Amino acid sequence: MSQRIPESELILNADGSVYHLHLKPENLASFVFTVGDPDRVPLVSQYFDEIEFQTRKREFVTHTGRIDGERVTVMSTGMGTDNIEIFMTELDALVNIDLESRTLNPTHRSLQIVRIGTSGAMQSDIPVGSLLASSKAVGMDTLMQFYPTLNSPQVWGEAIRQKLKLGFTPYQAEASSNLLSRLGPEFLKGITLTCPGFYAPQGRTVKLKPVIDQMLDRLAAMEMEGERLTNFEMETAGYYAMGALLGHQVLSLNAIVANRILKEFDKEAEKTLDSLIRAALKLLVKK
Ligand SMILES: O=P(O)(O)O[C@H]1O[C@H](CO)[C@@H](O)[C@H]1O
Ligand SMILES: O=c1cc[nH]c(=O)[nH]1
Repeated sequence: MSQRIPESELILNADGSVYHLHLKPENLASFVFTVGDPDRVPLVSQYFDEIEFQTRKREFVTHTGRIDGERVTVMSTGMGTDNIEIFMTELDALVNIDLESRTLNPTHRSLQIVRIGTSGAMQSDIPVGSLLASSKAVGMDTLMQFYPTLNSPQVWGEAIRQKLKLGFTPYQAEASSNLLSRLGPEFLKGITLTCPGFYAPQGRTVKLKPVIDQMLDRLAAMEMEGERLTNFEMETAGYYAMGALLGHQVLSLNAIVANRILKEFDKEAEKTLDSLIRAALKLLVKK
């Protein structure tokens, strides 16, 4: 039997649920859709045939139900990779740790996790209203400084470090090839830059001037082996890295609501998001 995980390291609530997500193992389906905004959870679960379980703690709202007989969960995570670290760790604990004995289960269970999020394009030919799947992601945050080294290629991280003269090396992680291969033709594929903020970390100036000059244009011009960076958001690299380390299949889907080069915002962002939700639901195939 594996070592017992102490009460201070994996915290459970008085009812036995995991600390932040407030879920017990039976509340979670093997296929999980995620959204950033708690108010978007019902926009996904409106397409469920039934909702059997609902709960909320902090920004983590959960609805579990069924579509065409398939059990499915939708959860909100809030913004940023710090939340994704909590989310992925506790989700994994629900399926791979015996919460009674506090030991690892003898067999690993892999979840399928699909992010349905918003994003800003950094290329002029990716218009607002596009649906884009992140085939890989590069993390500009520090999360992976605290976890074991990823086995996947890290060429983009090193190239961005050199291009922007950063004092750290961004990390790179990949989407689940299985989930990616099941997408319909409505999706563009791209390389997503995950940033630890919305304004200066994505090259925006409101009042404060970002330290990195011309960040958007310098990133947009990068090209390696026929690939380029396509979009900014704030979670995908954290999902992919934690998914790789914990053994779960993850895919991040983006509704492009801003085009940073053209300086446009999608006037129909809600419609675009609904198209993304409906396209993402097609990934839930009958077993
Ligand atoms: O729409 P969501 O999924 O929240 O994603 C994007 O929107 C938020 C910023 O507005 C960040 O979380 C970013 O990643
Ligand atoms: O530009 C954008 C739009 C949505 N979300 C982001 O993080 N950036």
